[in-house]
Amino acid sequence: MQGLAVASPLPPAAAAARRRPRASSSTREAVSQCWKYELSRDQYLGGFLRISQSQGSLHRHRSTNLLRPAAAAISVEQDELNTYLPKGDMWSVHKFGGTCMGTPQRIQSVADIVLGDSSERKLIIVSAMSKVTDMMYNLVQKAQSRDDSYTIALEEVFEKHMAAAKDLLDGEDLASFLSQLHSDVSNLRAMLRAIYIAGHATESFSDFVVGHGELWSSQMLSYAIKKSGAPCSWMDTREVLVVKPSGSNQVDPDCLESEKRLQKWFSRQPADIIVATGFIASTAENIPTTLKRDGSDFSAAIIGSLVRARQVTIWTDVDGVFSADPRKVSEAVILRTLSYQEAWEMSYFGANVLHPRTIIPVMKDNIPIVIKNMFNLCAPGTMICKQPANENGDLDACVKSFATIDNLALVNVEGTGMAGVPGTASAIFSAVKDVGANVIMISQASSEHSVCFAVPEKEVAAVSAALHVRFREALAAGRLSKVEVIKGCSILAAVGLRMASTPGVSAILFDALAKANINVRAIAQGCSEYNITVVLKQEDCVRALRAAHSRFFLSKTTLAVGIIGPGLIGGTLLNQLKDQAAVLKENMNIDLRVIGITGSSTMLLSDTGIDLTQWKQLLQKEAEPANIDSFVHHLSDNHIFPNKVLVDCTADTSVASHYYDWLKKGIHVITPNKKANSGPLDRYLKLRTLQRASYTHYFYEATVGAGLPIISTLRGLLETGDKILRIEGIFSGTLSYIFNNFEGTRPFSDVVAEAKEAGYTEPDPRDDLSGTDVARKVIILARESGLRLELPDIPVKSLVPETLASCSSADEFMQKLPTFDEDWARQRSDAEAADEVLRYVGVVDTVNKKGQVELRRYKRDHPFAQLSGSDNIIAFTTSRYKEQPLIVRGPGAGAEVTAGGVFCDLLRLASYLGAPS
Ligand SMILES: NC(=O)c1ccc[n+]([C@@H]2O[C@H](COP(=O)([O-])OP(=O)(O)OC[C@H]3O[C@@H](n4cnc5c(N)ncnc54)[C@H](O)[C@@H]3O)[C@@H](O)[C@H]2O)c1
Ligand SMILES: N[C@@H](CCO)C(=O)O
Ligand code: NA
Repeated sequence: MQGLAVASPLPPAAAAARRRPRASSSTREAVSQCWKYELSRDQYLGGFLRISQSQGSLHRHRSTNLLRPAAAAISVEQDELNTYLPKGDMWSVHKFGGTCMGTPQRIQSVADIVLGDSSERKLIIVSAMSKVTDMMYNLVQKAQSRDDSYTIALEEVFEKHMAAAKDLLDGEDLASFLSQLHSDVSNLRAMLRAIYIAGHATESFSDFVVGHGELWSSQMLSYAIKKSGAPCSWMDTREVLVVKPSGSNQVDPDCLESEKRLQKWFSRQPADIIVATGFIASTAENIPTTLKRDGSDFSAAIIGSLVRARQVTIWTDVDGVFSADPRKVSEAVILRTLSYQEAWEMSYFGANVLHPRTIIPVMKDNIPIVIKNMFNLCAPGTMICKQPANENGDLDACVKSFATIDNLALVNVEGTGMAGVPGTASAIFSAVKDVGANVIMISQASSEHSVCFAVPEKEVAAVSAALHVRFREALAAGRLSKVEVIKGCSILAAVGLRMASTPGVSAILFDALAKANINVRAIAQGCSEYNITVVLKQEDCVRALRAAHSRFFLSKTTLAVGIIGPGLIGGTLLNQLKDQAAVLKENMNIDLRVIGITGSSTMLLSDTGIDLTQWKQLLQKEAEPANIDSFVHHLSDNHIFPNKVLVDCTADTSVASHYYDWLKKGIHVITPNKKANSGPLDRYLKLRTLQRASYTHYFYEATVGAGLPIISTLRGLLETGDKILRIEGIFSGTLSYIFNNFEGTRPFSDVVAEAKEAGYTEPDPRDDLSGTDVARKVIILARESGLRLELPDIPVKSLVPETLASCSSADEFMQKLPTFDEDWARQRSDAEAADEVLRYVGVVDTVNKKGQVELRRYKRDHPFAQLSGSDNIIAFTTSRYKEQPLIVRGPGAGAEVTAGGVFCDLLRLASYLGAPS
């Protein structure tokens, strides 16, 4: 395949010096030997045809390239190059910042990372050890202000590097590094002395001094790599990187000259691993200079472009680029991919990405930049490339990130005299330019009656003054009505390449802001559509950021949960949520956030989620006085989470009376509390009608049979058209336990106390013994089956002795209960004599439209006599299950099973809201 000749091959010496075996084909060999892959049209065509024959089809866009007007040379695209060249023949550039090079141990880790992957050739760009650049600037500062202590400061710099080198290196390597360090430091001493005497440092003097941090760190790393036997060259980038000033303290690379010098350098010192200095460069006249701000990233990008790297990796101490500032948005996620434009937009908005300037060199060659965490190698990092894949293809994925800028002021220039008058905008902005203010966004409505723009707040006074001077006459004549300044503003920007030409994205953003009750003062969106910028009050900014971010980034099945009544069931539920939340998030994308817990005296609130590992302590330490209205407001006012649910774990009638209002507010309700469904019929019917008419859900499985599937079984039968004839069973876990365990060996009152201790009873055990709890369950099932019954319609046989019914507390009742032990012992032995057992049963008779609750005697071989523990048994006799009833049996009370039933309802809700099954 000689057809693929190259425009600027590497000198033969370089190719010969390479150690690892390369790809066998001569095409690959030829192409891989050049810094730049420019092929003539014929060469490309020849190569294309041959490669097509040998490798099968190539992507269509390659053929499109061939149709371009005959060019003298056709650049091979980066992605095509990756096909031509095996990975091992290409360069990858890695940049390690100051933090990564902060200590000798870290420098060793950098060496290990470099050595860990020998699959490609590496050019490593490093910053100075952390803090060293500042120390170096400080030296210059001290010297030029004639502060003698620069000598001590220089000594500190020396000591720091000597100590690091001694830790990291040994033998000859150490000796030669230290001798270089000595000689550099004595040169620096002389130079700083000169600066001291002159009382002034020129920029190039200063750049010369400062650049030593990179010289030393890179040399140490290069020795550390060599120590393991790997061939490694060290590059002083001042020999190759040529830059020219480009105004406002920035420089532009001179790519042609740099490329020439790089080839020359490479012909002298070929290697598969090169460690090079970041940040420093020289002018065309060989005067040392620096790349200014974010210099090492810029070095990596320029060099990446010069060697047409496969990839530039920026190693740092974060897992990647976040979707929003994680200090402000705890739900911020790491973005797997970003386009160059998105990264660009985000860095402008202060997101800690790359400086826009650093992206330019690689962007033109489509070289991907990967941000990786050196301290967490498992994290995939963020790849910045040409057009990243739409990760999940939906509208939400159009917005990649949110950023904010605070401390801004809006300037509004308004008046009827502006419309149709050319030059007004020019006059406004030239006045702004004259005071050197930076305009951050501009918005003008098409009526042309006002132009508004944002500037940093500290610059607004000068801007306003300049505008008043510039438009004095127009203001006096009324052509302009005002030059208004609105301070205390922030910008919230949504960034995403795919917002372009996707309808509906801005609607989602503005809807989120509207729901969070945030006033938008100004809006700007350029026709590139990469960025929607809104100006808002600074105090609203974090709330706006969270509201917008959650709308685009949170799982649709994120539930903000408020728990009322953290007693036995509520507390157990909180613990179950704590244990299971991560699994649900990971496996089903169900994100459950408990943002409030209220008991009867105190409540604990959080905007983003309470740490459930310590909810009990927090509820004691950080709680505020309970107030159910504020508690509910806290939930309904939260604009971070899309769905809200209140879980009532009390046995309180007054809490239950609020369900209707909560559902009306769009808050879902889940409860094991029987009071609402067994309370007044008209209220119940109103509640169920609302439930049926809205998309707000109300679940109460645990009100009957605790975690057993009783309500859902009944619903399933009814909704599929079965007819319920009779529901009969043992509905009380407490009474089941008592009669299963009251065998004549212990007094009745002891067994009741055990049931209470085991957590089966209602907060007041009289509710169980009186039969009221069973009657409530009968009512719930009867109403569910279509009967319109009230609680007093159910005849109940109470087991509470009349004289104890009026006890003022549950405790008093429990204390007095033993007085009746003898009565109970008699009833039991009477039954036993007849080979029968006592069982407390409830019946829903849908045929005769009535229900009843009573203590009955059953033969020992009857299924109801076979139960143990707190078992419930419920038999559904229906049109379909007529001969043999459908029976559900199992523990029907207790903390774990009941809380489990409530938890099931939470997941049922999540699945109604769209969670995967
Ligand atoms: N224990 C079970 O086996 C079981 C089974 C099914 C259903 N239930 C139902 O679960 C609910 C809770 O039962 P429990 O055993 O956990 O009771 P509990 O007494 O242990 O807990 C109730 C909690 O609610 C709090 N509370 C009461 N009124 C309140 C109010 N107005 N505002 C805020 N908090 C209030 C109490 O301080 C207490 O912390 C009851 O409705 C019960 O019928 C219990
Ligand atoms: N106290 C109730 C709890 C379950 O609703 C019982 O014993 O059945
Ligand atoms: Na149940």
